[in-house]
Amino acid sequence: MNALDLKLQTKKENLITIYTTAGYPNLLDTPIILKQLQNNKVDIIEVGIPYSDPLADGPTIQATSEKALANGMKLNVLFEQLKSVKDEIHTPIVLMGYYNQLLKYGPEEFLKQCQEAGVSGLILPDMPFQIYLDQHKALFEKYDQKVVFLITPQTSAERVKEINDATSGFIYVVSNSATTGATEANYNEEFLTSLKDLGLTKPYQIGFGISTKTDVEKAWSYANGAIIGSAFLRAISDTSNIKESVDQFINTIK
Ligand SMILES: O=P(O)(O)OC[C@@H](O)[C@@H](O)c1c[nH]c2ccccc12
Repeated sequence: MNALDLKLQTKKENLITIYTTAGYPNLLDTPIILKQLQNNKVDIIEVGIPYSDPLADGPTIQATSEKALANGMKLNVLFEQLKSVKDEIHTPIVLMGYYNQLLKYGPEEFLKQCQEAGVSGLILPDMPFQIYLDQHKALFEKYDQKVVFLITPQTSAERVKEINDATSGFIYVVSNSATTGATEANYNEEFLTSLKDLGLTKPYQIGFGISTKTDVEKAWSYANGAIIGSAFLRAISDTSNIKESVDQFINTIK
């Protein structure tokens, strides 16, 4: 069974998802980070594929992306690294990338590699929703890849409903900020409160700007889980002991 499916079926609240940029801080760190996040009982790991033009990303993620690219991270390297730890990692892994990365690699080959590397699903924030339905959905299913779409305070109620129906993983609720990486959570309370009335039937997690335990608990009060990216990356950016830094960060938010 798909690891993400299994997780979402067995744990319905207080989920923690950690985002990490592949190949950061050093090319070979990602497998170590995955194992350490798993040791710390993180529920879901979002692995970002570094990209030269990360539109939705704030300064922290952009800087990690640039460093990772300079380190030599690319899709084939990432797939090999993931394959090398596939038997040890049971924590669901969701790849986050941009639509063009899937297109350039070739959608079918990309999805096939994801499955072979033990990946459970994909977040491609700029993949057009209708194009997914018309052109890619069948291939996602063929290779057992769940799809995660984002909703923001600007998403219309009608589109939210369509996204809820099309989502096979969880729904990514953007807390408010325009890009990732804010140092303070800036929750749009009205929007987050309204989530309960939107009739969502799929699990949903809140991300963007979450960096403390208080933020996490607040996200949990509105949704099934919290997603943390930039704060985690800042915590592992300048360390001589990556495992210890992962442990320390998770301790601060749990
Ligand atoms: O960094 P933050 O503010 O903690 O937010 C998570 C976010 O970085 C991560 O989920 C992510 C990285 N790149 C993205 C692009 C779009 C949406 C989400 C993301």
